[in-house]
Amino acid sequence: MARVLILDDDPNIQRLLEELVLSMGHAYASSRKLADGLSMVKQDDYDLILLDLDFPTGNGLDILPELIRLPSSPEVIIITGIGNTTGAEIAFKFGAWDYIRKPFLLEEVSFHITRALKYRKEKTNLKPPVVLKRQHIIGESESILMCLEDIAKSAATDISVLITGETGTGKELFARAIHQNSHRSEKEFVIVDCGALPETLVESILFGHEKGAFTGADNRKEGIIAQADGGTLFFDEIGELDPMIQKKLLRTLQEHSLRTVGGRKELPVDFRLVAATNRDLDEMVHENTFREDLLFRIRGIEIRLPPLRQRTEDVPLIAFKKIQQIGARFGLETKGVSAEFMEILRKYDWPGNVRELIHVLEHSIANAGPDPTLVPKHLPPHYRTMLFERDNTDLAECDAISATDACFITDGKLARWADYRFQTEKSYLHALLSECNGSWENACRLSGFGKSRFYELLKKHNLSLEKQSVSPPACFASQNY
Ligand SMILES: Nc1ncnc2c1ncn2[C@@H]1O[C@H](COP(=O)(O)OP(=O)(O)OP(=O)(O)O)[C@@H](O)[C@H]1O
Repeated sequence: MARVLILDDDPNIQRLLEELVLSMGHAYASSRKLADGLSMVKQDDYDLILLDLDFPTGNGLDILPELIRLPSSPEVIIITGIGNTTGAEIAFKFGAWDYIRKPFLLEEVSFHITRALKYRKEKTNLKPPVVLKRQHIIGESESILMCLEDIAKSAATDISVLITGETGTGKELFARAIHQNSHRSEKEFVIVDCGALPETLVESILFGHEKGAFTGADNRKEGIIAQADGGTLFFDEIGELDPMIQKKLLRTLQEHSLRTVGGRKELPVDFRLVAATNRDLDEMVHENTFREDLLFRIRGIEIRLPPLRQRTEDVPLIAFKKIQQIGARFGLETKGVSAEFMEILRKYDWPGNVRELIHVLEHSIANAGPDPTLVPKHLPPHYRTMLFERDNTDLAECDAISATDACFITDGKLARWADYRFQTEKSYLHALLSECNGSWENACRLSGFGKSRFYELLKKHNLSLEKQSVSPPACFASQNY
C-alpha cells in the first residue's frame, strides 16, 4: 500500500481523487492549501503527490522543486486546469512524473498512478543510494544541485556523458566527479585535450602505433585511449576533433575495440567516455563539421553547466572557500571580506566564470599585502572601472524611467488606474528582462516573483526571456492595449 498526498483546492476534485486512491488500495492524505501541503510533506513521507497548480495563494510549480528534493523523493503528478506548454516544460524539467490536464478521465489518472508507483517500487528496491562525493564542487544554487543530481545519475551507469557550458564553468571538475563516483574510480581518469592535439600525430597519440608504422616509429606505443582501459576517458573540447578521427572514435565507441596505427587486429578496450565542449555541437552538425552519429553516441546524458552570472548566490560560497585555499597556498592568514567587495563580486557578469573569479581573488589577495580585509581597492582596476561604467548606464536608464513616472497625467488628464498599472508592470518587466541576462532564475531572484508568476506576466505582456533593451515606457493614458 502506498501513501498518496492529494493537493487540490477544488473540493469535488479532491474527493474524486481520494476515492480513486482508496479504490486502488492506497492510503491518502489531502489538503486544499499549498502551505499546509508543504508542512505535511515535511512531517510525513509520501510515495506520490497529486499536485494541482492553480491555488488562490500561489502556483503548485513554485513548491515543485522542494517536493522533488524531499528526502523521501516522492513522485509528483501534476493535475491541472491551467495546463500550458511552459508549465509542462517547467514541471518536467524539475522531474515531475506526468502532467495531466483537467477535465481528466479517472482511468487516465489511475494509469499514471500505477505506473509512477511501479517505477518507485523498482527504484526503492535498488541498492541504497551512496552519498555523492562532490569533489570540490562548490555551490548550493538550484541549477548546480540539479547538475549534481545528473552527476549521481551518470555515475551509477556506464553511459557516455556530454558536459556543456561556457569556459570556466567547471566541466573538467564535473567530469572528474563522475569518474570518482563511478565503479571505475579505482582506475585511471585520462584527459585528452582535443584542442591541443598536433594534427599529424593525433591518430597515433589517441590509438597508439605499431613499430615501423611510420618514419620515426621505432617502437610500439600504446595510445591514450588504451591507457583509460577500465577507467574514464575525458575528451575535453571534443568539438575540435578532426572529422577523420571522429569517425575512428565512433567505431571504437560502438565496437569497444581499437586498431592502432599500422596494426592489423582490433584490440578490446573498455572505458567510459565523458566529453566536454563550450561549442554548439548541434550547430556544428548542421554545418557538417561534427558527425551526427558521434554526437548521438556521446550525448547519452547531457549535463549543462550554468554560467556563474545565472547563479550569483553561489558567488560568496565559492569566494569564501577559495579565499581560504589561496591564503593557505600563499602561507597567509585567511583574509576577511568587506560587504562592498562581495557586492562587486556578486554584481559582475563573470564571462570567464569560476576560473575568472579565482584569478580575481588571487590578484586581490596579492594586492592586499598585509591588509587583513579585502576591500574594493584591492580588485584589479579594470573590474572596478567596468562596474563603475555599468552603474552609470544603469543610473541613466533609471533616470529615463523616472522621467516618465509622471505619465499618469496625459494631456492634463489623469490616466485610468488599470492602464497606468498595466504600463508600469510592462515597464518593470522590460527593465527586469534587460537585467536578468536571459535567465528566469535571475529574473525571479531580482524581482521576487515565483517562476510561474514570472512566466504568466511575460505571456500577459507578450514578452520573451530573450535579452532586450530597456525602452523608456511610453505615456499610456491614450493608448489601447
Ligand atoms: N563549482 C565550482 N566549485 C569550485 N571550483 C570550481 C567550480 N567550477 C569551476 N571551478 C574551478 O574553476 C576552474 C575552471 O574549472 P574547469 O577547468 O573545470 O572549467 P571548464 O569548464 O572545463 O573550462 P574550459 O572550458 O575553459 O576548459 C578550476 O580551477 C575549477 O576547480
